[in-house]
Amino acid sequence: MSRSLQFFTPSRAPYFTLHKLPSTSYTRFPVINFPSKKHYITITKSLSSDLDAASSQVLDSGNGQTGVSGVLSADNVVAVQSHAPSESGAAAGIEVDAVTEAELKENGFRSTRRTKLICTIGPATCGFEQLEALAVGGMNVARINMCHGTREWHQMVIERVRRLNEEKGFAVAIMMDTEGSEIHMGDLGGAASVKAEDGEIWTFSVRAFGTPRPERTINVNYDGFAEDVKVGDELLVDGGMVRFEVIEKIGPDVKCRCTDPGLLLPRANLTFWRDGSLVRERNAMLPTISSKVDWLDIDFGIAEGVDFIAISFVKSAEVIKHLKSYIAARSRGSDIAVIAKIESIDSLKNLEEIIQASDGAMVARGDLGAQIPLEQVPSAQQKIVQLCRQLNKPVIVASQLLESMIEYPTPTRAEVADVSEAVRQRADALMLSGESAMGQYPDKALAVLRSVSVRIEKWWREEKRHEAMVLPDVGTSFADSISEEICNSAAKMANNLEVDALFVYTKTGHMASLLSRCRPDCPIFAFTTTTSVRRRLNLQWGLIPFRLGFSDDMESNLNKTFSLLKARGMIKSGDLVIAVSDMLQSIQVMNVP
Ligand SMILES: Nc1ncnc2c1ncn2[C@@H]1O[C@H](COP(=O)(O)OP(=O)(O)OP(=O)(O)O)[C@@H](O)[C@H]1O
Ligand SMILES: CC(=O)C(=O)O
Ligand SMILES: [K+]
Ligand SMILES: [Mg+2]
Repeated sequence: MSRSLQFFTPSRAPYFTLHKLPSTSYTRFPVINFPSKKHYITITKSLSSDLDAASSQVLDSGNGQTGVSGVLSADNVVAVQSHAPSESGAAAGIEVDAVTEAELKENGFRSTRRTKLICTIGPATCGFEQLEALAVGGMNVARINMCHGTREWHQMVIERVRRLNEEKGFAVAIMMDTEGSEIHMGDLGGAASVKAEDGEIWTFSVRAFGTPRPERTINVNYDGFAEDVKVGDELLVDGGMVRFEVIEKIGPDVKCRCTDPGLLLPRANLTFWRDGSLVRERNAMLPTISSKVDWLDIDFGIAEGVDFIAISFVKSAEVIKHLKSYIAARSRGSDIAVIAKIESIDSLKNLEEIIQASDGAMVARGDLGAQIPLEQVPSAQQKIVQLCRQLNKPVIVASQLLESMIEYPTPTRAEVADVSEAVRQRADALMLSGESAMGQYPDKALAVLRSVSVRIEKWWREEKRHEAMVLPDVGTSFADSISEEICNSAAKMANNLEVDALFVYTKTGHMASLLSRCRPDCPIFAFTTTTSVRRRLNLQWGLIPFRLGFSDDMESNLNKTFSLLKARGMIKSGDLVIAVSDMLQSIQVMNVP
């Protein structure tokens, strides 16, 4: 007699353990089959006597990390759910990402990494094994940039990340980045890059050139281009990687002489300058979300259920509000967070209202540095990071953090200093662009972000013990204000009492973000009931998100959490924790029993 038990589990466990109830004796069963999404175990005849008990419980995946539980009756097949393995037989589950768990066990609470890491996925990292290597290396969020690649390609990446999460117990979130509407070149007819030499004459035009693309021609996506430029203007590719001077206009064609040679990359950003300032003309009126491409990409992101949509070249809060209501109307239930990319002059002008309207912001230093003088980028970065924290929105520092690692296996000292500064500013997340998308050393670049983050966080905790928390109130209702006061106080107590961890039970994630905002010295274990909230919390500083079914009864929640975490070796008796929750307006301080 052979029976199979069907269940869902994120792990590829080598075997499962059958606990016979009510006794504690158990028998191990090999897992014999791994179809792509559902896993099966087959219980062979020789073991069937174990099933003759009224019911048996399957627990423990055998790898000590993730597992399943469910009730097996003697003669039927029962679906069971994911849960934490536990020798003691706790019935309900908990999910945490396998990498964080390993990091916690290895380094202890205090030295787990607080800064979150985002990797842009590109040709260098889109394979399943390459994605897995990034996940193991600490990638919290995978970013796909709709400027590059086809929708089919992006869909494949999303599918692979999902499969990785499901099969290997990761919780990598997905961020889709829109193309935006600033001026950029066409795709170079499929070429990976084209060299522009000093003194060469190139034609920039709104005309779509046929294939093969005539030599030294570049298609430009902005219709008003030929009208807006003047002879004598300077044309900067990617903020100055290559420079041209406008020498002649012939109908839609603009002839330019190369004055700073370099490599032209597909869809590179273009800006033009006159008398030392950026020319904006009608281009300033371009809508942020251009109707043709971006809305289709946004529909794609909603359909795929991505966790974050990052909007390029945001100019006003209205765009964000519009997009948020569009998403709310279209994606029933699944809440997609909208990240405003700060990379234009207009976004700096309307910074506070844009950030207020968004679910987070990105300091997109690549394009920002092409729109404002480079020497103004560091102060803009600091201002955006601070404002985001004040307004309780997660903030990402992006672009060129480790640019030289696209080609070399070690970073420059200057790059390490730049990464350190972003960590010291306590940004929520750091992002890799070309380093992970098309560089030669994606894993090494991620490892540098990880080790520099951990080192600087530690140094800063020691250097600046208990940074004064002067955070303005963000609550809009009395209930919000209470939550905020609770979190501020709990974080302060956590520092003063030097507790091992803060626990927060939160359905929406809001209380977790309020704690994260305080940047306490200890890590924050955030328990939430849904997988999507858990993935979204992955972007925020210091949060270790767990998925856990919990009730309104804090006493039982705590007991359940303690036993589940103890069973996995993530906490131990005597650890001091402070717990807060959405449900109960109180702060509890206790030792793990
Ligand atoms: N899906 C992809 N396919 C091919 N190349 C990619 C892909 N994603 C990124 N790249 C390469 O990696 C480089 C850096 O990626 P990233 O997405 O950060 O670029 P970016 O164009 O600077 O960003 P943005 O357009 O948002 O300002 C790109 O210029 C491109 O060459
Ligand atoms: C990330 C991005 O869009 C930029 O730096 O321009
Ligand atoms: K983009
Ligand atoms: Mg950009």
